[in-house]
Amino acid sequence: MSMIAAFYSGKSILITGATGFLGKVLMEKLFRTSPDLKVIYILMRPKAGQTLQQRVVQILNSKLFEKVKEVCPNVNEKIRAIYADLNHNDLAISKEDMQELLSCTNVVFHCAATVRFNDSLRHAVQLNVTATQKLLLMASQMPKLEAFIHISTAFSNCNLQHIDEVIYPCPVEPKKIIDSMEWLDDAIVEEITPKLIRDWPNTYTYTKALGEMVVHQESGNLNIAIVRPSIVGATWQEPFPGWVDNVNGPSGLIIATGKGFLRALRGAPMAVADLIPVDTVVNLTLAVGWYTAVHRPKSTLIYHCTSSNFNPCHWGKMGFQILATCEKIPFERAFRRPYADFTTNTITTQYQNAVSHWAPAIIYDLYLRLTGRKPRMTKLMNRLLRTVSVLEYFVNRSWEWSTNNTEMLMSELSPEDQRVFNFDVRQLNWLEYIENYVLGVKKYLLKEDMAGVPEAKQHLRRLRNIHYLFNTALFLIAWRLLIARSQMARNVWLFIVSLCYKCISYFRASSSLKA
Ligand SMILES: CCCCCCCCCCCCCCCC(=O)SCCNC(=O)CCNC(=O)[C@H](O)C(C)(C)COP(=O)(O)OP(=O)(O)OC[C@H]1O[C@@H](n2cnc3c(N)ncnc32)[C@H](O)[C@@H]1OP(=O)(O)O
Ligand SMILES: NC(=O)C1=CN([C@@H]2O[C@H](COP(=O)(O)OP(=O)(O)OC[C@H]3O[C@@H](n4cnc5c(N)ncnc54)[C@H](OP(=O)(O)O)[C@@H]3O)[C@@H](O)[C@H]2O)C=CC1
Repeated sequence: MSMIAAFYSGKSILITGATGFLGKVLMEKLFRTSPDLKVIYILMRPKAGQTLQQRVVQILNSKLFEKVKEVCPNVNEKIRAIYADLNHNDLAISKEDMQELLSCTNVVFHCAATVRFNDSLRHAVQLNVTATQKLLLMASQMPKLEAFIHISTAFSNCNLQHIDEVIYPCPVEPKKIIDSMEWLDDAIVEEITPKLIRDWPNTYTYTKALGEMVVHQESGNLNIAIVRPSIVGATWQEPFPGWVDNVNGPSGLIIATGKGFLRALRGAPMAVADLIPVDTVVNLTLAVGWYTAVHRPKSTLIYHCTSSNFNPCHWGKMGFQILATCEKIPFERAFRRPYADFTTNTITTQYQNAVSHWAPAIIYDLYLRLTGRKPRMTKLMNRLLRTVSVLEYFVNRSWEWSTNNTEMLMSELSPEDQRVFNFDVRQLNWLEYIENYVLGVKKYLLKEDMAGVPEAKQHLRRLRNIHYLFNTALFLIAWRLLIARSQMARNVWLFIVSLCYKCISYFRASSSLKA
């Protein structure tokens, strides 16, 4: 019997960010392994014209929840969607809902955040810092609370190269930042942002660091732990391999590579790609929830959920396998044949951008205009290159994360829990994982049917022929122009032609002698 699964049985669990990538997988695993848990409260807001209930139904009807519905047929009765908006100072939770949450909650998983790198500092502080502070305040009023698990990121201290499982102080106190956001206007906040975030690459990682400080300062008597995942990728094993549902992190770049838009990326192929499957993050998070509640460690423990310490993979290897899979099982209607390379210097990058990204986009838009259609490729390319520029920071550096707490936790689990809540990535086969990831992107993000693979392959063959034809035509035109203008080129051309003629005559003569 799994001790962790037994722990969550009969419990009332509060999850923020349950509609997000990580939150959904967390909820799925909880229902699948502890179907007799009491209730999962999810703090959520209506979105894209959908009510809370419609959003819940959509999640439950997705492929991700197919197994859950078999194990826990009354799953919809066990989800209680509570209206909340973490952008509001009081979180916009009604009095009645608040009362219920305060009196019933046993465990809190705080996953909600803005993960956009370029969000305004004001918005990022509101969500990643102030909302965390408010939730901690709520948690301190929950008499039945056994554990509060805060999801941070392994990159919250990415301004350091070696990162330990400790909270590093921020140059400016989070409380001061929160206060200043109350009275500074947007223009000033924007102006001081680079000065505040210093050597953090973006507002996301900076505010996640501030969020950790808040947890540290406001933990009081709460049983708190922090989980720091690195780059969260598609599922490795559970509930099935390759599930992914948003374009964040590598997923969007996998699409761009497979569709032939992205041809080069400024990155170090030997830098460590610290990817971690989302189901591994969830297993560790649930184990941390159990350990924190049952063993009640004296201080706030931080757990690095990273792969490089146990089973490192490099961006070069990852890029190679992405391409190999896109060749074997291509995406439909690719713009060009998938080919992408890592470049390490600025001049090569600019050359690649001009020749491999902008030129084809401009030519294609010209073709669309000439055929009476709306041009769209340069706009798309612009957006892609902007995305690439914000992700580049993470593909050009390697970090070392110590994993003592994570290893300690692994050793504390029973053999059954090590199996059911496996977070040991030493068993992960990267090539297999990346192949499943790319297939998952194809199936669950692009919604492409595997029946379309032969047609997609045929399309790639057509693109290859167009490519050869285009290059040959380009070469002939360039050569023709050169011959017309340069005596030396004409001489070289005559020399090549006469050489070819001599070779042909020689082979003819030797074959007639043999006969
Ligand atoms: C060999 C080659 C492979 C190698 C492969 C290397 C991968 C190397 C990854 C490193 C990754 C580190 C990750 C740290 C790990 C965390 O801790 S953070 C968690 C991950 N967070 C993210 O990835 C957020 C990244 N996204 C952003 O910050 C913002 O969306 C951007 C990219 C700055 C754009 O912001 P914006 O200009 O305000 O526009 P936004 O409305 O957000 O998006 C515009 C469009 O771009 C699309 N888009 C957004 N993100 C992406 C994306 N990642 N890709 C494509 N399209 C995207 C949106 O879907 C949207 O499309 P439409 O819906 O309009 O059609
Ligand atoms: N993805 C990654 O690579 C990594 C993620 N992490 C961390 O993991 C956690 C989850 O990330 P992930 O699932 O990928 O992110 P997503 O962007 O997929 O999900 C974010 C969640 O936060 C919710 N949320 C955002 N704003 C509000 C708001 N104002 N009120 C209520 N809810 C809100 C979203 O709700 P809605 O659906 O309504 O928008 C969504 O459920 C985050 O804390 C992130 O920092 C850490 C390392 C890497």
